[in-house]
Amino acid sequence: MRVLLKGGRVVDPSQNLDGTYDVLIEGNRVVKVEKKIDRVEATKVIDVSGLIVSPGFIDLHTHLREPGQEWKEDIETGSQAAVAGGFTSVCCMANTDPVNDNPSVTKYIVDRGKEVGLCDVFPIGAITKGLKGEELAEIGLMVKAGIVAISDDGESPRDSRVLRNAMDYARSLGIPVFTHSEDKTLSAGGHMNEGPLSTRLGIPGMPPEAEDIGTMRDILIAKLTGAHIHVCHVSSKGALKIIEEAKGDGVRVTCEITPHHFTLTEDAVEGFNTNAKMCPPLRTKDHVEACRIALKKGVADSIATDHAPHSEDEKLVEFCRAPFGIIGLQTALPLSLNLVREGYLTLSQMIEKLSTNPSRIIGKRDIGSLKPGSRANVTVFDPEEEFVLTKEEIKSKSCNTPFLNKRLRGRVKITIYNGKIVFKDK
Ligand SMILES: NC(=O)N[C@@H](CC(=O)O)C(=O)O
Ligand SMILES: [Zn+2]
Ligand SMILES: [Zn+2]
Repeated sequence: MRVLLKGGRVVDPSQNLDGTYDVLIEGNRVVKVEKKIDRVEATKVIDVSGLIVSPGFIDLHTHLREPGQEWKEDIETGSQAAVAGGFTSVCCMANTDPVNDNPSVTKYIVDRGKEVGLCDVFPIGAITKGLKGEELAEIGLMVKAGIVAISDDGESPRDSRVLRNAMDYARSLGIPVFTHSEDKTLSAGGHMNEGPLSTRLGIPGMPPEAEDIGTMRDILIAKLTGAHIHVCHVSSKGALKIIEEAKGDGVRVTCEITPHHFTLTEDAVEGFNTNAKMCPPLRTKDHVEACRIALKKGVADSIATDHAPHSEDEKLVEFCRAPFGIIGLQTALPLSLNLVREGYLTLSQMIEKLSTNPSRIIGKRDIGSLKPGSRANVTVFDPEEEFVLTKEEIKSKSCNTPFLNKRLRGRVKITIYNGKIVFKDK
């Protein structure tokens, strides 16, 4: 089967491409990208004129909840949400039940991801057993079983020595350490950003400094060990400043920002909206602006969703009893396009953050690009089409998002994974 995508605007930062091109796919590989490829070369021609053609998006931060919390999400529904959002690869966090801290859980996730077959499911292994921060997980064996990084996401090892040992291992194994950088002793008991709003609402706060301190410590340990640290869901001005400085000093640090942190302020919490509760929390305008500028300047390498499904029942409780987290796979593209419309990013830079850079961060060379020979993972989208994010639209098992029933602009039309159409908008 030879599929020809005809007449789209191909934007591929990995080869500095932005213009009208045809893309020919054979089997699971891209064969060529040229100004004009004859229809006779293909067995199937798809007219994509007026649409953007991009390398498939790669989410560095997804919670798929399987094994163990399948009422929130499972690998199949999470994969469906991913491809509906234009993601052809997701890296899934280890805070499942049981925790992905040993090769048998890793193997289960890898096998189940392949069985579903809609997108790459790349597991992230835990740093410590049970995410307890005490004993190191079976990192070497998990690497053999297919993890692409280690992280105790949700938690952050309190013991710096433990983190140091993990970073030593990660460095020798050639994988990055994804940190949820937070001084949990400072943010303890908090449920939203700390400030005048948290005081008025009577909700205990989490100061941005908890994130700043965590980021500083984690980066210093990365510097000490020479490990590659990838700081997850950065939300504070201070943390971004620390990351920028560390990059200048040559520390191997990359980071991600979530669409919600560059879009929303803590005001979304008003009315005790538990669908605006996540960790780190939504912050004030100056922090949101700092996130946007960091993406623009390249201090922030990637946009990741931190897709964190929780059921309606779990979120339908008093604010302080609700779990942290919101879904994000199907809102990432329209929210990222807002940064393009507002002049923070070019389309090419946006795709760099959603595909090119993530592929480099996890060291996967055959994705994140439409160069001939790359895997045929392609996202085709209409940057202008508007839609309302109704429950029917949402492929995830959970609907915990502050964007529910909101109008969004920018829609995925076709997602191709390994040369096969895995999502097509009606
Ligand atoms: N982001 C969240 O608010 N929640 C995540 C954990 C995490 O990413 O820290 C979850 O697993 O629900
Ligand atoms: Zn986290
Ligand atoms: Zn997370």
